[in-house]
Amino acid sequence: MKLHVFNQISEQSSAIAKAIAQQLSATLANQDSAVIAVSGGKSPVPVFEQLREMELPWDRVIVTLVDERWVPESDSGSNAALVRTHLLQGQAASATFIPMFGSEASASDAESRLNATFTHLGLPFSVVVLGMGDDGHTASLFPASPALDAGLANDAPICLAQVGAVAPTDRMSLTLPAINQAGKVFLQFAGSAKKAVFDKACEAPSKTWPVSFVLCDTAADVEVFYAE
Ligand SMILES: O=C1O[C@H](COP(=O)(O)O)[C@@H](O)[C@H](O)[C@H]1O
Repeated sequence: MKLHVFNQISEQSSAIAKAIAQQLSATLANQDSAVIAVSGGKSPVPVFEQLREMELPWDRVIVTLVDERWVPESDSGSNAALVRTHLLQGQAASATFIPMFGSEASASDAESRLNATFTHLGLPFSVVVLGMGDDGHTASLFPASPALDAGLANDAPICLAQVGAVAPTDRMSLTLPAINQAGKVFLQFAGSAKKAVFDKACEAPSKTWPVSFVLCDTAADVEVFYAE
């Protein structure tokens, strides 16, 4: 795991956007297409706004999500809406987007469709971009989730519903093995509260801080971008 430290969020965002573009470019030099899975929340917005202007063959890039709240895109909590608004613009408008939310009544009902779609795309994804909550969650792998063990299991499917993990909605999440086998895993966060969680999570894998299972996996290619 490599840690990059920045004084400003603008410097952090610009460094991650460049690192993502480099990884996509390297993948596309050897493959017809590259898959990037991105997170929601507030942190990725400045990264998306820089990344979308990078010179890449975006028509060969497939964008999907690391996780999603089980809400339609008209809901302010939709990660798909965030990606459409802030990433799939400018140069990146020609990328293909695979959202997680669909017509199913629940996240659990969508598992088979999404796992079939992701299996068809094929692992490993080229890039996975993670955030981290103050509670140590990453993707939608929350400490209190009843399906946390299933999401961390070595034989987990590519994605799993996380039901009852946090109010007010169920979630869909990539699982740990799908995340950790990516060509590159980028984790971004800012501020001293999250840094304290990160420091704890680096000590040993613990379900108290699910992000620890990414940070402590020595086989995963993880780069952390932290803004003070
Ligand atoms: O709920 C979520 O939060 C995390 C962290 O978001 P941030 O804005 O504090 O970075 C995010 O990584 C995840 O995708 C999202 O669903």
